[in-house]
Amino acid sequence: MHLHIPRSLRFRFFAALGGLLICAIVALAAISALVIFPVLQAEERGAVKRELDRVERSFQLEQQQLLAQVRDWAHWDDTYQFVQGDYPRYKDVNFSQEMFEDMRYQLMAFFNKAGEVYFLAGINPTTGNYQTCTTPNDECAWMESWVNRMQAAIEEDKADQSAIYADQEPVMVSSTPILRTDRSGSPAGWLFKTRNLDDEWLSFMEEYTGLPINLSLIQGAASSSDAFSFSGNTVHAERYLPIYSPLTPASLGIGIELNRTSYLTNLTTFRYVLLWTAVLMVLVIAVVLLLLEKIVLKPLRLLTQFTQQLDIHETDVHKLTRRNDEIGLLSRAFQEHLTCQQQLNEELLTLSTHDALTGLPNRRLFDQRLETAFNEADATSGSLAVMMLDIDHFKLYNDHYGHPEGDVCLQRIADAMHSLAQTRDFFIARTGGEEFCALLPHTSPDKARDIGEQLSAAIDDLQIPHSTSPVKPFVTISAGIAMLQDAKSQSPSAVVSCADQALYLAKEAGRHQVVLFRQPLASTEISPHNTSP
Ligand SMILES: Nc1nc2c(ncn2[C@@H]2O[C@H](COP(=O)(O)OP(=O)(O)OP(=O)(O)O)[C@@H](O)[C@H]2O)c(=O)[nH]1
Repeated sequence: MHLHIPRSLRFRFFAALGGLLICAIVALAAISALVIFPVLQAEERGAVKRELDRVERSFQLEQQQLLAQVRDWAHWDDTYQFVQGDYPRYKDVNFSQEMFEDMRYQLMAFFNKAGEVYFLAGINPTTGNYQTCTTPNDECAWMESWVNRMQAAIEEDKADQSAIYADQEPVMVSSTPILRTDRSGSPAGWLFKTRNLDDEWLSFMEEYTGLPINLSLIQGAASSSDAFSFSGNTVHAERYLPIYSPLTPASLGIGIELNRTSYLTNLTTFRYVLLWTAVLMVLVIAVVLLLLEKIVLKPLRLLTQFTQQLDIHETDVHKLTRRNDEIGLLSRAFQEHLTCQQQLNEELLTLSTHDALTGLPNRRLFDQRLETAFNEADATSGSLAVMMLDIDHFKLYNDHYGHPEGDVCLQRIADAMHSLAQTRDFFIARTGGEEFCALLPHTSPDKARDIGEQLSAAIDDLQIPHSTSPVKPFVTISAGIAMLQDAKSQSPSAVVSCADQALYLAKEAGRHQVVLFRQPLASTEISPHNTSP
């Protein structure tokens, strides 16, 4: 099937600007997807990472504080003497449930320099009671797993640091060798303190950081990259810290949950900007199309109508030709060309329908008028007379006076006939060399004959000398008249033929007379001129 695609300028502009709009919107969408959205997301991740950093720093600060507290106790002569058995009242003086609760310690473990348990004190996580033991058995069995890890740390020479231990729950552990206050001498043992990372600690951290925090124990080594999960208006991020675990690697996940307000606000703002940009582009293109329509396309259409000479209002032509732009120039040039063309056409028309010598209508125009008059008379059953006129003995005139003088004679006769035609309102043409034809619509035979006689008299009045004419010493004419009804075949040429026959009779009858065609020819009526010699 052949598709018809309109090629008008309006269509082309519409297609081009529409295409441009689609390209621009696609480009905007691509820029959003490939550049702006990733930037917004990276910015959001960056903000979340900064929050994770802050939480991690708080966590490290807690660890440093616990380590400082451990060192404070471990580098004290009293403690030094205690682990060597020289200060039996040490535990009574320094330990109590209140102290553990105030300092949020869960367990304090003293080891001698052989790494054996010397003294244990802590808050039982199940009962909440303060307990002291010398071995992690019986009532202090809950301490056993922690003590084992601590002894492993001493063996691995990792007992002078802060770390995270985990069993069922994660705990923060700080440990250091026990030294004299002046740090002299060799360590008398090791001191470990643990702080439970329980709900109470979490709420303390949440209050401190202003963020909701949760902890999770994960099997396997700590991942170096943070984990993010986005759902609706919230983002959950997790950072992993290593757990000291001698047998299987494990890690502690510190998770925070943040509102995506900033990201979502940016996103909404950006979407608004995108939407309004698209709307603005559509508006701009619509305005461009409107302006194009008003400034270029409509005037071009008018100009096209003007050049095709279609139905165009005069004021529109005026508007076009008064413009100061290219369309105005083109319109003025065309108008000049058109005027020139119309003049030429008129001249051509006159030349093609008029006789050059006399200026009278020629046979072509006569035939056209005859056709029109015939049809009109036929349709209205009106009357129509056709008169043929011929100069008598014009050959003799030419022969005697010469052809140029014959031309002058023809012109004078034509002028006289034309004047009368105008006065009596009928049409006359020069249809042959010295032959003329008149069309007389709505004219009765009598009136036609009357006009024929007036024409003959008008030529007589010219008194153009014709010394060789056997009729008169001046130029005369003969006329034959036929009515529409006279023609048997009822056609224009048949009427002319009847008039010609009547003219023939006028000539035959001696010339200088008007003959009215009658059926049969024998009964033709001859005008009074006939009586004159
Ligand atoms: N000067 C001049 N003569 C013309 C022109 N056209 C035709 N004629 C002459 O008109 C003459 C017509 O002659 P004919 O047809 O024999 O008729 P006639 O001599 O008028 O005789 P009848 O018509 O019988 O009275 C010819 O001699 C033509 O040369 C013209 O334009 N100028």
